[in-house]
Amino acid sequence: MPIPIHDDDSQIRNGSNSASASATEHAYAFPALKHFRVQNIPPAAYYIPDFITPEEEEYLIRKIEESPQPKWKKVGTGRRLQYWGGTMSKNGILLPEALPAFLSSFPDIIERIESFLRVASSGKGKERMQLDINQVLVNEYQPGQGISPHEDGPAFHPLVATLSLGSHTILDLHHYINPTCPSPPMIPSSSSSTAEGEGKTIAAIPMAHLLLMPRSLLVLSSSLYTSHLHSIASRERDTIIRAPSDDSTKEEQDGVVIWNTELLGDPDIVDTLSKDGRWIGERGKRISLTFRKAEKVLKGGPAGVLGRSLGLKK
Ligand SMILES: O=C(O)CCC(=O)C(=O)O
Ligand SMILES: [Fe+2]
Repeated sequence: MPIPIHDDDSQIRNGSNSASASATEHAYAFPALKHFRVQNIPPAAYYIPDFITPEEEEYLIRKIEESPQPKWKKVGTGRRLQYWGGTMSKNGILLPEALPAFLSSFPDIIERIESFLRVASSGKGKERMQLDINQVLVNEYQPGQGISPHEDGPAFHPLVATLSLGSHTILDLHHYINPTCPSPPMIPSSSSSTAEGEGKTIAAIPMAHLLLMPRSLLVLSSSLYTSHLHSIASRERDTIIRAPSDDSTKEEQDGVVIWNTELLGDPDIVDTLSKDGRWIGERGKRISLTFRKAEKVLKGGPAGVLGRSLGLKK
């Protein structure tokens, strides 16, 4: 699997030294997670370019697009969603379903993500990251579509991995501010989809922007998951600038500065940015897959659901 960032410690990890490594882990070698960490933002975001091959990308797009019509749910702005692995009950419990082969066995994306997190986070005295993915949320965005600032919420383990397919986008990260303190412009968080966000105030200017290229994996964890929000602006094209404008409120008109330039592994964008001071990318159709772990799972699967609807105890 191509992970182009060279591990300058020459400590490519493949799990083979570890007694707890699974058999499949031996198939992959990953540089240490620190090489993928987005610097200067709260802990923690990791950006991994080219996590899958173009062939795998094409195959995944085809399998997702081929899904039967009822699998798709439309949301307000026209964006479409699919849930794999089951849906969440109103009280935040996963009603589990089997994951499809195109996610669990060929290509083995789920095992690759689990293996990456375990292996890349391993090291002396470090606690290995573990995700135990049990749900995959698919979002399909046409150019011009986005998602408003939100938290994914406490029903999920605060470690999620998002794979981008088909087109780039820019993910904006936001923080809450204390409305009683004088501070920069703010927006009330009525757009937040979670109860936790309600009544809090979101800084109007995003804290950071991350360019997500097709085939990349973005991992969000810790406080970036638990106490920040994320969004995607509804735009047809993105302009990235090398340096911030003098007037930060004008940033959205001029273009945005991204925080993961060094991690992109894309010499064309880096060259264009340093030569012209800006890079403009037309958005195409983008599909994102968010791999996550619902903390509470209904025992007994669909039988459990049936049991509950019949008033039986789980
Ligand atoms: O498309 C993305 O990268 C993010 C999707 C997302 O934040 C969500 O569905 O909760
Ligand atoms: Fe989200």
